[in-house]
Amino acid sequence: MTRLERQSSARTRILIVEDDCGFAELMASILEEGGFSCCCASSGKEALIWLVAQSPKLVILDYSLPDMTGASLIERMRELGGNTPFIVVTGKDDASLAVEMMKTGACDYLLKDTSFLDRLLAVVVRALQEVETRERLDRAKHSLRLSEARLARAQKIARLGSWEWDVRAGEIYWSDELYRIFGFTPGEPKRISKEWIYSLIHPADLPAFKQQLLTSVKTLQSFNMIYHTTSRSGGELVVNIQGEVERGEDGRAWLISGTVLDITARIKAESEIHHLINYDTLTGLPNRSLLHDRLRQAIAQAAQDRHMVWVLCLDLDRFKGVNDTLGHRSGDKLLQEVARRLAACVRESDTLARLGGDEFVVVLDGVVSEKGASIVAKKILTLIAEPIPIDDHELYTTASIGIAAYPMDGEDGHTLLKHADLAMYKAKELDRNNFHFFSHDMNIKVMERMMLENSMRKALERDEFFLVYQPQVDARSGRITGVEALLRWNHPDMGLLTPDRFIYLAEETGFIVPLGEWVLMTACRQNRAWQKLGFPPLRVAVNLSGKQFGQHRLDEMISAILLETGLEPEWLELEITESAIMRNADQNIAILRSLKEKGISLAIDDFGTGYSSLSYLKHFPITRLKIDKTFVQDITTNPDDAAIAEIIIAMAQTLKLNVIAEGVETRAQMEFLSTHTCFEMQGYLFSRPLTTDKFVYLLRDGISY
Ligand SMILES: Nc1nc2c(ncn2[C@@H]2O[C@@H]3COP(=O)(O)O[C@H]4[C@@H](O)[C@H](n5cnc6c(=O)[nH]c(N)nc65)O[C@@H]4COP(=O)(O)O[C@H]3[C@H]2O)c(=O)[nH]1
Repeated sequence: MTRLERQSSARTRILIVEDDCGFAELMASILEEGGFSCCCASSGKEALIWLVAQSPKLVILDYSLPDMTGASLIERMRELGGNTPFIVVTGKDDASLAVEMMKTGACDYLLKDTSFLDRLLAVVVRALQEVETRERLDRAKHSLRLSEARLARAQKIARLGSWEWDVRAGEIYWSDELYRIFGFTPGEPKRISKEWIYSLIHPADLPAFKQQLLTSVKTLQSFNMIYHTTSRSGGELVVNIQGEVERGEDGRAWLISGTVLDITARIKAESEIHHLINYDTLTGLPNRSLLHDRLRQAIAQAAQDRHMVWVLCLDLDRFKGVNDTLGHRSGDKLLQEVARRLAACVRESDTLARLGGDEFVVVLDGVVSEKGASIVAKKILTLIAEPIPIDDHELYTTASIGIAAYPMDGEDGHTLLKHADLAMYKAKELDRNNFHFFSHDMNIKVMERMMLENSMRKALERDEFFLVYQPQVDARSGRITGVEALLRWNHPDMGLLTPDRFIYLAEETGFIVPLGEWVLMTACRQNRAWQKLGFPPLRVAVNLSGKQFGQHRLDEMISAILLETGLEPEWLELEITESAIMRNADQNIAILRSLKEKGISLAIDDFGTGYSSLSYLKHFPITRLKIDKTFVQDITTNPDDAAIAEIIIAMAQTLKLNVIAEGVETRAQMEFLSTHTCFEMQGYLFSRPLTTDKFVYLLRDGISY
């Protein structure tokens, strides 16, 4: 048979499978006139080749082929994985064959009778229309299935189920994910009843749940509630149920539908976070932050009801000794036992908190007199003094308690705690294992000092110190040449403290040594961190107290810090006051030389305030003089200050030292200093001391003044 191929790519291609070549041509010409493109195959085998090569839209096949029947060709077509629609043509008028062919999926069945050629085009057009409709439907079904699968996946990930309740028919539908949330297999049970749902709701939440459904049905209002429920395995679930009500034509609720979101994990995480923020991990008691909240509430309530709030601050006597001799684990066990005993002494409505270390606070609610507070304090002292078995030891400990009351001793939580703390130091001073009430005639200055001294030691462990950084600037260009690290203390009860409030105390008690070491380490590490961020290297100036000078092996400590932080010595400057240097001048020269040899630069702070002798200064390996801010302050108005500043600048030039002025607040001061060739400056005009995160913006954006 000659192969006919009349096709155009834009037309719908039809494959004619017919062993009678002339008849095939006739069919093809009719269809081509109707706008189709045709190809013909004279055998089943040839038809299969065409099918693979041309992917026709429709096959018209003669049932009787030389090499196979129409039925086997259809079977082979299916085996090839194709789903091409087909019309069967036959010369036999056989009804059962027609039925059989339609069952195999034929679009139509045509008898080669006299009207065959007249009907052919219409039959083909109709078949193709049906095919197109079917394909469109298949595509729609497919995309629906896809989006359903996507939704189911999203619901599964989000642990979101959906539900519908046909109010009138009493039928309830659950999505598969909703079954899974409650631990059931989708569809089991098949019929969902209200009673069955009620059995899943926690009994405490059930009345509210029922009430909510009733209200929604009555008022047609949507709802959004959180309930505690039980899963199939008996585990507790927290779910967020939302519902929308649809009204029927009679205006009454007919369908309520909504979602159920499993928020168990979220609620658990929230409660863990809340616990971590508000509770002490060792004893499980409220911490300082929650204590302040509770105190605020207690005071507000007391103000309203005109009653008193008693604050008891308790500190164990010689607790440090336990930690040092028996170790921290025993110390921890002791604290846990003390917490248990304290809890036994107070009521549910009272607040018992641990502030850290061995400090506890009790807030008594509803105690009307000093006598009542004394009774509680005595009870606490007695119970704590009982032996505490820890591991193989019996520990004996006592406590000191200070008591302050609202409103007499303070009107806010901070003041009350501070005063109770002062009273506690008084108790310790008089005799340990004692309690003492705060009184205004207590020597507050002395007590405050004691309290500061004590809390300072704990502050380092509790991370209450931090550094702020103030830039040093070349006033000609605005370039940042260095930065001074300045210490701050975030005191839990007294707020933010600047060094003038506590450095003297640190120096007097020797605490300046560990504190100064921490400052050096932190400043060097920070400076290196800025370098690592890619900023040009800067000199960091760190204040060194006179006491640190006397410290054994100061230079070794500094070298170790530089090594650990990776900061090159040239980027560290030590600021030492004039008086500190002069105090032990000969010995200090040796220390300073050794530091200078390492490459560290040295600046004399507050220059001009002491009595530096020029002849002496020559011997000090100094890099920079810092003009004290007290001269800068009135430099433009006070001729004496102006003269001193000028002399310092001249002196620095003679000694070939750099000079920097601190406390520059105005442009006039800046201009005066620049005119007298002191270009390096530090002060509020350029920037206040900034925390690390703010200072980095200054490094990035530069300084404007
Ligand atoms: N009125 C005014 N003040 C300005 C201006 N610019 C800066 N200041 C303040 O002047 C002080 C400069 O530091 P200092 O003379 O080394 O004086 C420091 C220093 O001697 C000492 N200090 C600070 N940090 C440390 C430290 O880590 N260790 C030791 N030993 N002493 C420190 O405490 C002193 C006070 O420090 P701060 O209170 O931070 O006060 C800083 C700074 O905040 C300005 O334009 N106007």
